[in-house]
Amino acid sequence: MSLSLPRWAATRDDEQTYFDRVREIREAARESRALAYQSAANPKDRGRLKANADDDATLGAPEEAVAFLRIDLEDGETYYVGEHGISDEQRDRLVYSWKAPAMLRLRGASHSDPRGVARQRTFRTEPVNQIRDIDDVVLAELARQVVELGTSESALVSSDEFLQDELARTRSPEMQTIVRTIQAAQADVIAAPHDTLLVVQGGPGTGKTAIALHRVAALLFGPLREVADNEVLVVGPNRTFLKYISRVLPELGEEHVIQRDVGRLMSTSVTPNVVEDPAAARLKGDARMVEVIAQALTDRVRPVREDISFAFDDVSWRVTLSPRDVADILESVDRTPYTVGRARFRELLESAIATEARRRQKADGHWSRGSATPRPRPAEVEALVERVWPQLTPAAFLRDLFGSVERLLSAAGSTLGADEVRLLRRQASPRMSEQRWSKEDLPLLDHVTMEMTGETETYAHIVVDEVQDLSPMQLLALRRRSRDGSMTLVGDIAQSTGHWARDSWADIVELLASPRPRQHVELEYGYRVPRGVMEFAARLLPEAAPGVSAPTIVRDVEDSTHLHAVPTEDDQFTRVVEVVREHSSKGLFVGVVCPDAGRERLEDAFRAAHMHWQDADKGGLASAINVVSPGASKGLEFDAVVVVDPETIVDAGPQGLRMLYIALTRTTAYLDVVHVAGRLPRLLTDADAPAESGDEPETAPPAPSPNTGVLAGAIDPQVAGAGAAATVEGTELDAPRRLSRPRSTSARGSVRQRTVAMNAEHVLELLAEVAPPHLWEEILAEARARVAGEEVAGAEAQDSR
Ligand SMILES: Nc1ncnc2c1ncn2[C@@H]1O[C@H](COP(=O)(O)OP(=O)(O)OP(=O)(O)O)[C@@H](O)[C@H]1O
Repeated sequence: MSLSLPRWAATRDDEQTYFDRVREIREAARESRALAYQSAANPKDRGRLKANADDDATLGAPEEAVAFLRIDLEDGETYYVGEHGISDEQRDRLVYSWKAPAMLRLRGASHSDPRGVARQRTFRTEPVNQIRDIDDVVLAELARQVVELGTSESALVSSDEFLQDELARTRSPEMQTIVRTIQAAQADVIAAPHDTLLVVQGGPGTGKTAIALHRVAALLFGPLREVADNEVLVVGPNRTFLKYISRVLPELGEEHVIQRDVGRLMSTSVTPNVVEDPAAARLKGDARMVEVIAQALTDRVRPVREDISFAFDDVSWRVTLSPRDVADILESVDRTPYTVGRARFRELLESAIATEARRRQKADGHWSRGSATPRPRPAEVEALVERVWPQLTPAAFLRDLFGSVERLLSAAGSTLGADEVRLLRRQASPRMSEQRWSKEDLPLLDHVTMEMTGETETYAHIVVDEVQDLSPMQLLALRRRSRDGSMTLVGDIAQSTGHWARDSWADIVELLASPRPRQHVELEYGYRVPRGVMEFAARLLPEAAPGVSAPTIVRDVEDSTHLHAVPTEDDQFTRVVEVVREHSSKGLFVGVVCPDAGRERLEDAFRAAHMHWQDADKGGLASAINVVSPGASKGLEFDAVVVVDPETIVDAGPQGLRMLYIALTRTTAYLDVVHVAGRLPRLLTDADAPAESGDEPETAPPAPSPNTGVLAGAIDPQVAGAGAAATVEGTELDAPRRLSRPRSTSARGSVRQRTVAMNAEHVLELLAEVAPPHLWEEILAEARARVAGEEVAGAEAQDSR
């Protein structure tokens, strides 16, 4: 007999009776599955059934409440929604999984778009399966409030007590799931069609990361149920972030989804060990590198200039191939993928040698049908293959390319200018293990690997978080991993920093070149950052990201923002220690965002105060105190955030204001800004700034009020150009008085001319490093004489042979 559903007017007791009965059914199912293995006919079946019963996450844990939501439709239908679906023996659904597409669609209902939903009843429960509270939202009633009382949408969200309780909980080093309090607009994003290029834009704390991860679970439950978990890829900006989000998907039942940080998309033996110059870093992320690499690979295949002969073990004659013969073979082979082309070249070469050998046998009259063709010595064939089409690892190829001006210039062709070629040059280390690599080399290696092997792992769906910062080369690495262009991209243009900081989504979407329909969603409500903190941080937006507005905040925390103006730099660190100590003594999860310049002194101050902290830049978060650089704080959140020396954060790079905006918006409750008096960024100082707890209150012109417009597509191009305009400083030589200034190499002229010009520049650079300018002329004359002497000696040696 199937279980009857409580009526619309069900009381808490009625609901509890239903909860109890459903739990009994669930636990009976669990028991019968566990017992099934004991009665299995043979040990093999028993083992399999036991493993299944142990692994069976579809029932959830025994202590889990059976449901957290009830949805009543206007037509009288009722659905219970829980973390896991539950059915009775007749397979009648008693509770639906939150992941079911139909349930997500109903959760997307609102007073303005009811979708047939009359009421949503939320249950607050306590262990085990006991209903503590019920909260009813009747959509028609909400509509009435909005129309008749003029209640705003954000006031409706703010009045959701269950949500507010969730948002007020203290945070931990691991992100939590939000299944019970998913909001209507979020539900629609989670359930959006999988076969699209979905772009989710939203300000800090709007739930982008949470939604993206819940979407993965929902897709694997619904439209992608035929797809294995490990065919879905989640990409985040760095290791710490990955660790921070790592528990969410397993908790949602998806253990095997691949989660990678963007630097480790591919498995490589290369570990970045140098920091790239900003201009070189930007260049290495440029999509033009695709052409450069393609040309450089083509350049590695070299025709021969002389006849090549091959010996055989069992005959005395040799077979000779002319340069034309070798060129003909090369012409008939595709250069990419490189290693495939190499194998094909060898095959055709062997076949050409065999043809010649047979011709020779025939000419000598030694050939008859069925006689074996002599085989050339493998070492000789290999030597030619290696000479024409060298076998290379991607790392060796890239090292050789960056290590040779000639190779670089030839590969650059008209794609890169001479100054850009200079940026790419890097001394090749004789041993691969000593080669210097930067993180910008990784996408290049990834691309080279693809060009060489033609193979890469692909995924049915890719989710990319903080996508706004990725370089074109990183985006291309993602594109080739996408099986059919289905992707979910989440990010915030106002938080776009780094070498490829941008002001619109246009180039990201263009580079990903997805054939799937594109959908763009903007999230409006901010769930993390308290109102006072966001109002303070938003003062930066008019200059940090003109046209972008702050999210609409749905929570308040009293006395959330404090400015600490201290007299000297040293006092800054003393004050940070005090503030951090106070927060951590209350059990709060604290993040200290400190510019690199102050890092050492901050750590000294912590050490002197015998305080323990975790370096979040190195891949982990501690439950108490964490120190993090502004860049690495992206995506993270803490109960209390202490921002040290904001002015230095702003001054540290072209997107300093955005960096500071990111740093200020990491808190769920308290923000403390510690700075030397008079050194607070102009935009943050305001007549009605939050209380200063320093000795020297600041006076500064009032900042513009926070921008309250909606996100505009176009943003000041000057901001866009900030990253693009980065140039290398200090590479110009001081011109020696008696030598003309080195001519800058131009993109014109033959590769030889350009190689000479560029090497001349390097010689001059070297001279500038090792000798005073008045000696240069003499040194060069001496060098020239020595080269001439060696040439003469070499020629004499040749003659005497
Ligand atoms: N519906 C919700 N219920 C409960 N908590 C939520 C909800 N939506 C978002 N949150 C919480 O708000 C916080 C911010 O979410 P999240 O980190 O996903 O935001 P974000 O948009 O990725 O932020 P940022 O751009 O700063 O990285 C998280 O603690 C998240 O759990």
